[in-house]
Amino acid sequence: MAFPKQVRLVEMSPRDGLQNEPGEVIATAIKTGLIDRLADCGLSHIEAASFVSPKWVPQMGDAADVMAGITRKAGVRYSALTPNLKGFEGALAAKADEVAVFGAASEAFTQKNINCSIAESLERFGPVIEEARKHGIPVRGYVSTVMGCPYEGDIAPEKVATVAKALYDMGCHEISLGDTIGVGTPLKAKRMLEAVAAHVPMNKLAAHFHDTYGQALANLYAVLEEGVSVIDASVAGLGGCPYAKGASGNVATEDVLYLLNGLGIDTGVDLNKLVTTGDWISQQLNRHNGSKVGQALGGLCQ
Ligand SMILES: CC(C)(COP(=O)([O-])OP(=O)([O-])OC[C@H]1O[C@@H](n2cnc3c(N)ncnc32)[C@H](O)[C@@H]1OP(=O)([O-])[O-])[C@@H](O)C(=O)NCCC(=O)NCCSC(=O)C[C@@](C)(O)CC(=O)[O-]
Repeated sequence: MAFPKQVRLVEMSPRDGLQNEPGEVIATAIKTGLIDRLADCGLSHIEAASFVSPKWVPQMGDAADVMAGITRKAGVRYSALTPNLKGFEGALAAKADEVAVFGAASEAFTQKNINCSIAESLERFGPVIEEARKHGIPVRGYVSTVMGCPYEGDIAPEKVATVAKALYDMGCHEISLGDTIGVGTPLKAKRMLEAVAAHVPMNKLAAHFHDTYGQALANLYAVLEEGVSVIDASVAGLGGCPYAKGASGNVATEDVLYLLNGLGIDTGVDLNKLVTTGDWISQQLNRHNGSKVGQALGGLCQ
């Protein structure tokens, strides 16, 4: 299969990137500043906030203020995580353009992350998807631990396919496949994708790979070859997962963009502005810039 001509990058840094940041809760103004800068880079889909329990994820406790504080740019989709109806009500009031439910292919991870079984999680998502449909809000579905679980180890591709199919059949318009702890390798990524694509159309699938073992770009190349055309990434490689010990951030958006530019795949995103944004947020958080491309070009792109 040939590479796609265009890829939609879904920017994760304001949510997946910041949810696990240790120390003080990050100021709302830094979050909104990041989101506005990302929109200015040409990113058309930004996961801006998460309407989850602040007791579980304190960094996302200001989700409503973040959504109210951003300067919305025409053509940009600002999405938010919503684990249940309470979260959906918050996202609706905050005028999220899209919401996302998040499950996993591992029972143990589902328990740790959202305090229920896989079957219970799907029951919980039903009313969220139903309410979203009534309000004309598209719902994205995440499946975590698609190539390995911090508690259960290897995950069979069929388990991933079962949860992905359930979410798609329930009405999620897109299914994002999360290698939560970044343990995948290219052949494993292809096998997992093949299993899922037997039940969910390829153009409805997104790759959401973390870079813990430095395999994310190789894995992305593998799934691009299979026809995936939506990629989740996080500027400066920000992130981790609060319920997945040792998980590093999503693959850095700058690194993915450099790869896609080299393959002649169009994204509409400006690399120089993205590098500048990665530098900016790394400085704000007093954090090492996790993007290789950011490190190579940082300071040259002002
Ligand atoms: C799902 C729950 C809420 C269940 O948590 P629970 O304790 O089972 O829920 P509950 O219904 O019993 O409620 C407990 C308390 O939370 C409140 N509550 C309940 N719901 C909400 C809400 N939506 N917003 C705000 N507050 C809420 C509720 O009102 C109550 O408050 P209290 O009466 O104790 O004061 C909890 O487990 C939770 O919030 N988990 C979130 C975990 C999370 O955010 N994880 C990270 C995101 S997933 C991820 O990063 C992976 C991904 C997507 O990126 C893909 C990948 O990389 O693999």
